[in-house]
Amino acid sequence: MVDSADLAVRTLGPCRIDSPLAPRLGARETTQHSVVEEDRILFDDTLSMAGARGVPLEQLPSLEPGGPRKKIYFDPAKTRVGIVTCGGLCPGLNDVIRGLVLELSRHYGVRRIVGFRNGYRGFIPEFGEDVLDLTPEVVMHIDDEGGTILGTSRGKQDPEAIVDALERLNINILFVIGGDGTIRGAMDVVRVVEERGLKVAVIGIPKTIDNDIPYIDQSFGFQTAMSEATKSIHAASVEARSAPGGIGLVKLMGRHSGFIACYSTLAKDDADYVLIPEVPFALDGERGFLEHLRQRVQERGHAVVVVAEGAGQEHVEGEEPGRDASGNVRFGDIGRLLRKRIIEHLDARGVENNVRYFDPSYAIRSVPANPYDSAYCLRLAHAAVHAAMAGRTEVIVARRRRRFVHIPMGLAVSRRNHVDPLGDLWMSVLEATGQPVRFE
Ligand SMILES: Nc1ncnc2c1ncn2[C@@H]1O[C@H](COP(=O)(O)OP(=O)(O)OP(=O)(O)O)[C@@H](O)[C@H]1O
Ligand SMILES: O=P(O)(O)OC[C@H]1O[C@](O)(CO)[C@@H](O)[C@@H]1O
Ligand SMILES: [Mg+2]
Repeated sequence: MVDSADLAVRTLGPCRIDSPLAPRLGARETTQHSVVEEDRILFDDTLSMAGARGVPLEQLPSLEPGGPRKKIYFDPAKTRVGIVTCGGLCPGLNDVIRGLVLELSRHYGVRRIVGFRNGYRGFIPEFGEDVLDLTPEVVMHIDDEGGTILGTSRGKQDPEAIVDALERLNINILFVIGGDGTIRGAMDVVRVVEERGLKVAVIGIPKTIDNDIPYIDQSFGFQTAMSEATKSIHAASVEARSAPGGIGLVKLMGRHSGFIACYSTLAKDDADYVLIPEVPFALDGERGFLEHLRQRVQERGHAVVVVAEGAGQEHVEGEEPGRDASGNVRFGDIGRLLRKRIIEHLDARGVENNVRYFDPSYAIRSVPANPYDSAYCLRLAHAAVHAAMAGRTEVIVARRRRRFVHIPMGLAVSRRNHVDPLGDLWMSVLEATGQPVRFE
């Protein structure tokens, strides 16, 4: 259970400098729309969860609110900032970079901002990457494009060498935009920064199209990625309905978490099956997936199946999961296996079938952010700059239940966000598809 110690935010020191934003803050007070810096946001949001703690109100676990402070830690005139993007692509990376640069330069007056290229390897001299000077002019229109203007990479780098680069460039604030691996890498950087007695703030902006970072509302870019995925589901549905025994099969990203598969299915509401990593399924047998699909195709003439890439890995025989440069598992291809097994199963029973296989893969994450995600990215960037200028470190900025908050990095990587097989989302998917609770 998360407790107050897990939510404690680290700071580099007291804030003694008047923030250039202070005059704008006026007589702000906590409302439904904002939380003042002295206030706290309750972690538990039900009476039963809060009550089960058995402690007085002021001892309930609570989060530090994000947002501008009247006093800040860093003197903008003397502050130098670095930005890095790591891990897989996600819609909105450029929006976040742009938001950071514009907020830092226009509102705080920070003049020196550099981007490290190609993830953490951009800090390592052996790779020979230069740094990119980031000015408002450079970033102004980068949000029109998907990807990241800084480039990205996987693979662990030596935190000592990363901090050497921070020292060489006199960086006071490092923004890391990435997923769980990136945040773990950032925690290593914080450890070395501390060992050397440096005053460098390290702030994370969590990025994951898989939506697998816990304790936050949907991560930025997720909505765009899942909107893209709906296009393939729609195409699969059209194909399936246009052929006798038509079966549209769509494989979507989602290594350990099936959020993209679930939400894109709900958005189109014409899939008959969703298979996700969190819910194991039997393929064979009377109550297995293949037999259920056969019946559905015979009853309705067609079917649409959505599968997340990490689903049903126990069925992908003979393919040892590999590892990428960061140590993430590389799964066997459940989509191709399903296609083969569906055709074999229906052919063997004399059921006409026309399977159309869609694997939109990288196409859902390489697009520019939609307007909703762009606005969300900008607000996250603002929150990240406020946190950094106020000397917070080893935190990610995030929106949790509509409030912007600071979440310690340790908590953000303590577990993975999953679709709960007993939760409301999966229940909605079961209702939308009409598939059985289990294939067993
Ligand atoms: N356990 C770890 N400890 C330290 N650094 C790590 C660790 N795992 C990954 N990293 C660093 O973080 C970077 C990105 O990690 P990774 O490839 O796992 O992507 P990610 O940030 O988890 O994003 P996503 O999985 O959403 O694509 C790597 O280049 C590596 O330098
Ligand atoms: O091929 P890459 O770039 O390693 O990324 C693939 C993985 O990245 C993710 O998109 C997460 O960033 C996963 O859904 C997917 O398994
Ligand atoms: Mg990851």
